[in-house]
Amino acid sequence: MRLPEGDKLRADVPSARSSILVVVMGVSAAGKSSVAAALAKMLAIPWVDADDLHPMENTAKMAAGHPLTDEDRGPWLVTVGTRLAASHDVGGVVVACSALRRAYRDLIRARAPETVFIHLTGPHQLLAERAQRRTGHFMPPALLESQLAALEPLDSDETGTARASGGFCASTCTGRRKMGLGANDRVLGCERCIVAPHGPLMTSHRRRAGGSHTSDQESVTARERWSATHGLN
Ligand SMILES: Nc1ncnc2c1ncn2[C@@H]1O[C@H](COP(=O)(O)OP(=O)(O)OP(=O)(O)O)[C@@H](O)[C@H]1O
Ligand SMILES: O=C(O)[C@H](O)[C@@H](O)[C@H](O)[C@H](O)CO
Repeated sequence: MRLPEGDKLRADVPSARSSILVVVMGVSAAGKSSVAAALAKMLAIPWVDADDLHPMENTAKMAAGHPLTDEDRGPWLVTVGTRLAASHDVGGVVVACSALRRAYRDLIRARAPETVFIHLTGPHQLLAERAQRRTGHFMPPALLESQLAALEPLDSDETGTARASGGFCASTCTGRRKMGLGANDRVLGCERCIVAPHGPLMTSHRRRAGGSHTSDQESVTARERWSATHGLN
């Protein structure tokens, strides 16, 4: 593997300070962009889709059905780390970035050591269905397999946590309607479950007043959210 060396990059890292640097990671269609946008809104900081930071060659390669290699991803990961580091003194940023392997996250941390990683996980079938269902995205659904093969979950010494990407919505959940789903369609978390102010990213297994919505998704409470910025469990 010929990735840029973390130690060399670490020398450029500015001195430590309190800030909110988050990477929402996971395979294709895990919901990274959706959750990153929601989290950024909650934290009142910007969010960036690392897909927008890929060089054109990388995007073209994926669009043509070829998985990226370590060599393809190396410079891009440095860009991601640099983008995070640039937000270090201005309140922080949430970045949606696959960050599939430990070595990739090391590269990001080399630039932005305080980065907290939130790994969105989900059953294979759910991810495949989401990838199939979405339209207008450059990523061929078939590449999901290569993403899962490359994936290395967070090690215990990495600052971050894993969260299930969506829980089962109640049949009364209004977010389901937006997605064109009927009351009998079982869906493992709609977008609203993630983004709603009282959704599972904010409250634990909570039924909203009036019972309009509920989810079994794992949750991040407001307090957890803050602890997330100072070292997650
Ligand atoms: N909890 C969810 N329930 C149902 N659909 C979801 C959920 N989260 C995201 N989606 C849908 O799944 C698809 C993938 O979501 P999103 O684009 O956020 O994933 P991603 O991890 O950023 O994907 P990629 O990295 O491939 O761009 C989108 O069509 C999105 O609307
Ligand atoms: O590391 C990678 O292989 C890429 O970042 C991919 O994850 C895609 O860009 C993304 O998933 C878009 O669908």
